[in-house]
Amino acid sequence: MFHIQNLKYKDVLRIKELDIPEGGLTCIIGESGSGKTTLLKMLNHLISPDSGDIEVMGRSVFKWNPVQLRRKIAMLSQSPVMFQGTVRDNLLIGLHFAEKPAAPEDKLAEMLKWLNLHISLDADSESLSGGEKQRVALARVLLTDPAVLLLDEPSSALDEETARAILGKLKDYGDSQKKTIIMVTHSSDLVRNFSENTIKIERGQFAEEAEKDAQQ
Ligand SMILES: Nc1ncnc2c1ncn2[C@@H]1O[C@H](COP(=O)(O)OP(=O)(O)OP(=O)(O)O)[C@@H](O)[C@H]1O
Repeated sequence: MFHIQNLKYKDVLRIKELDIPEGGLTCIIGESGSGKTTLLKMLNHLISPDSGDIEVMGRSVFKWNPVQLRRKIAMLSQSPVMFQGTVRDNLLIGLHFAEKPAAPEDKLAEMLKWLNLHISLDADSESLSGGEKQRVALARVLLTDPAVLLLDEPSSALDEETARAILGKLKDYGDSQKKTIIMVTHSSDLVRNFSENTIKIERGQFAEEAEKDAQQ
């Protein structure tokens, strides 16, 4: 699905070759500041490589129309963005930006329940806890039905049990709907339980390449 070659971005990332397969759950791990978020942002061209390339579904990120690319490959950032208004407003605005029809009330309510959110669609987004905001932002992305989900620490504000429950559901959804999920996480518990492909980043390098370089 993604083929990275000779990628360089400032002093932050340097990857000779890396493939991320279609389908399943890929986890990106590594120390704080190692370049995980930067790599994630490059996959839908929110950040442009200084040199090298990333092929997405066989086509260079430079050749994709950025809007089309980001509709196919949606990113949920580390700190969830909440818009002023109700939970309903926050869910519908994603569909509006994606130029998709508004979802009916029962679909919105079902999505909240699926994410273990026991809140009203009428609740003020400002009144939500951090973990609730994180899941509303996740629901907003899921409703737009992208082919690839880029999730930057999607469970950082959740307790371990809730994180495991949500990740289990996300993985089932990804498998049944043939989605590709790529997630940055610091949770070894989630990696152990759910990751099918784990990429370790070490000081801006793919860990296997960093090791080879160190041996030379
Ligand atoms: N535009 C930029 N210009 C220069 N340096 C940058 C830029 N963006 C990020 N960095 C630096 O690159 C490094 C990697 O940042 P990044 O956010 O990708 O790390 P991370 O692995 O996701 O960290 P964390 O786990 O703490 O979220 C950091 O040292 C950061 O300060």
